[in-house]
Amino acid sequence: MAETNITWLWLPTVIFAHLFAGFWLVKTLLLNDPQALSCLWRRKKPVSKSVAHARALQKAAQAAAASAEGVVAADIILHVPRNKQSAGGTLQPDTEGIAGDEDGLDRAGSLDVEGGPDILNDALYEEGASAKLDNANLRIEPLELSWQRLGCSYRAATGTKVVLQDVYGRASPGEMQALLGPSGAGKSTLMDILAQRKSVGTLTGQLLVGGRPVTRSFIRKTAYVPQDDNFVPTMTTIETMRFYAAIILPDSLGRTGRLQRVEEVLAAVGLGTHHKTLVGGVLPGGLMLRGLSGGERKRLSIAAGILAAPSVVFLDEPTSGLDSFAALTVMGYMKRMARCNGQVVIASIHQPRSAIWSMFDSVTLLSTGRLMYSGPRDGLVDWFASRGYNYDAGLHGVASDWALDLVAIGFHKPKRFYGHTITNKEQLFSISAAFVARYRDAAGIKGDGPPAKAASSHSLHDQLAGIGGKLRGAMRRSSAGGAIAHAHAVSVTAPAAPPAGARGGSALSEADQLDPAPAPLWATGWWSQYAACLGRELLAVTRNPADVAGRTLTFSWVALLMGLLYFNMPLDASSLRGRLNLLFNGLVFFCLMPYISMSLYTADKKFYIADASAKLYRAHAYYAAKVTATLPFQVLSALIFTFTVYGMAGLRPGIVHIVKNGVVTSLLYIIAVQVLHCCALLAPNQDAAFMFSIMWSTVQLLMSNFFITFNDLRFKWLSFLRWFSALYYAFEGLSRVEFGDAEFDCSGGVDPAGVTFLKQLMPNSKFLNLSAVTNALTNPGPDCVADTNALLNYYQFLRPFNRTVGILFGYLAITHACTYAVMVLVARRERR
Ligand SMILES: Nc1ncnc2c1ncn2[C@@H]1O[C@H](COP(=O)(O)OP(=O)(O)OP(=O)(O)O)[C@@H](O)[C@H]1O
Repeated sequence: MAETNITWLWLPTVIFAHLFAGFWLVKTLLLNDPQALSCLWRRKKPVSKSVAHARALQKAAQAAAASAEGVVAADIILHVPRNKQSAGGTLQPDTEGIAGDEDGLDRAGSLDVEGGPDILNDALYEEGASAKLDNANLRIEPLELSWQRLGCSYRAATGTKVVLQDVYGRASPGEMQALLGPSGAGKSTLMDILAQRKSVGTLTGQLLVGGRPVTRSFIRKTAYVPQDDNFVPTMTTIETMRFYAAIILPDSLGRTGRLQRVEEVLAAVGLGTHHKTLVGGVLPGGLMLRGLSGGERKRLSIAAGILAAPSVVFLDEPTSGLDSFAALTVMGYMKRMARCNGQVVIASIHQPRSAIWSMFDSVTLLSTGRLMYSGPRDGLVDWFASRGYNYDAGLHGVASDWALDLVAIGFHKPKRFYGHTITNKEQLFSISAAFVARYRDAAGIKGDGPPAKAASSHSLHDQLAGIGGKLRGAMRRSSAGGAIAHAHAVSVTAPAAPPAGARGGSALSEADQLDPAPAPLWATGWWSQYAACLGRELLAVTRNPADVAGRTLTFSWVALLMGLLYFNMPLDASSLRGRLNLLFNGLVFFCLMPYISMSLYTADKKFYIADASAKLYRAHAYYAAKVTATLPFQVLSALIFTFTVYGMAGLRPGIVHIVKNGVVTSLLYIIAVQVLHCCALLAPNQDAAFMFSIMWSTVQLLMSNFFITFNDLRFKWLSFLRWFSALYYAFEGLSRVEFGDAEFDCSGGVDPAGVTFLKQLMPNSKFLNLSAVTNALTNPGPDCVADTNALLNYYQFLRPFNRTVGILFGYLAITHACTYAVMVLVARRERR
């Protein structure tokens, strides 16, 4: 064993680990607070009172300018009478009239400020030019949607649970439609079906786009803005938008075109001055990162949603979490966007304030999965009036609130306030059936199939609006009848119907064949998606202090502790037990270490499922990017640990041995990470993920051949479990590196304490107590050389090293295949 001493190896490794972790920590710190380190090199000079005052004034002026810019950019133009435009044409927000909006409700329950909703809508339309898509590279295809007999049911323990039944409706280009209903009414379910993002449950009915059955490419023309966003908290606003741009904007736009579009959209939603602000939020692991406010995040969600200029925008509770004025701003922008560009906006909404209610052109009202009304906003009150349920603006407030109360059952409703109201399911179902019959009649739908000749959007709306005997002219002006919508109106033709009751999936493939010019399923190629996902993953892992930096430090510190415990073992037979224990302990650490990142794996699952629902990118592009982004850091952490311990403890010298040791430990660590990642994907929650992982870890430990050798097993057949123990193969590999064909000096003999122990253990032994035996054990002579192959034989570690490494690579490949398959399957199952 005359090889160079390698004890020094640990020092540069530890220094490197700390510099590396420190670099990422400081980078994150500076991103969070660019001034964080300024105190290190700049001592604060005392500031005179006058200078402080001047600075405060300057700051206030800058803040005012920024907020004015934001306000204009966000087009806060609601309630702005035309005469309030400034000379320069910029709009001065006028919040008068917003307060106290419960007054002045008209019979339709809309805001009646300076002329009511019509003036408001006109103001929105005419003065909101900046919402118009002005990008030559993007074209919005106006789409006419209609849906018939939509239904959804789930198989539950108690039988089939129907959550949506016989839902009809339509939406035209330029229309903003509200999805209303009490909690659990089926709004999200309906929106998911319309957005083609529903993949669980048994789905029935059909969605027609431009009069034809929906095709797979429809999803590319839509955007779905979920209630809870799915942003990486460690990315800035601009980085987030660039990620989406790289994925959803066509390659043909080029880099400059994409960036230009990102700027456009950020300015439009009032985030033009927040490029470098972190999105923020709770990081996996619980750390809170400061960033955008709730309202700003919502606007970022909308910006990401409208980035690719979709024909249809679905908004799931867009105003939840927003203060009342921010809600008004956001909805105002959506309204103008719809009308300027002929886009369809469908938003599920809870209790809209009257100003927001008046922005909607049409409404779909659901209750316990049944359709209570679908048609122009103004027709809602009239429809229920025709059934004997009367709305009193003075008493009931906004019509939407009244309608929601009306269709909510299971609660006591004071007669004094509600008068004649719906109180039970039978009443609810009967009104729903009456409405559906009326709708089918108006739309010319016969039997279970599609309409023989579908009515045009306007005539249908007119008929529905006229149900109560009063048709509001506003519909023509404010809804799909907007000038642009008219210009883009899509003729509705008899659709080629899929078999009644077919699941969306099977109907789609048929419809796809009929699609004259199907849009590609993905906006961008594999490499663009891979590169975008890689960039996002790298930002996510390097900027989360609990990830790369935290893990590097943990590996380094545990290695230091382990190295101190086994520091500089002698290169002779007396260290054999210590070496074996050290190898095993190190491997156990690699199996357990991935547990600290469990929250990251469960967060990944959430991200992927949300992205998969939106069909943002190909699963394999994402998976490849994820592996590429995380693998180098995992290997680095494993090597930092290995080299530190290797050097400090003085394991077998020689570069080949060190490298072989590093290969085995890295492989085991990557396998363990992969298995835990797979468990996190497979398990319904983090607790279950821990349970699955612990089962795996237990098999690793018990079947490692260390605590009990396979020869000692009472039930030999159980030894097949070793095939599942990557730890066993890694232990075999390391043992062969450390002890294979090695010669350890044993001239020092067996540890005297060990001999004493043996004698006490076997007090009646004739031979142990012979002085010659004791002498032979404690003093075997200067030529004594321990043949460590005996140790390998004892553990039956007989496989050549390369074969062991091959098995570990195979194990890793299988875990990757399982993780990928589980990821895809679970995302399919756990999607909405
Ligand atoms: N996977 C599922 N399995 C069984 N039932 C489900 C499933 N998903 C949703 N539901 C049920 O479907 C019904 C409608 O749910 P949905 O989320 O569409 O209602 P919602 O109107 O959006 O409610 P909220 O306003 O509270 O979000 C609810 O009763 C819900 O419990």
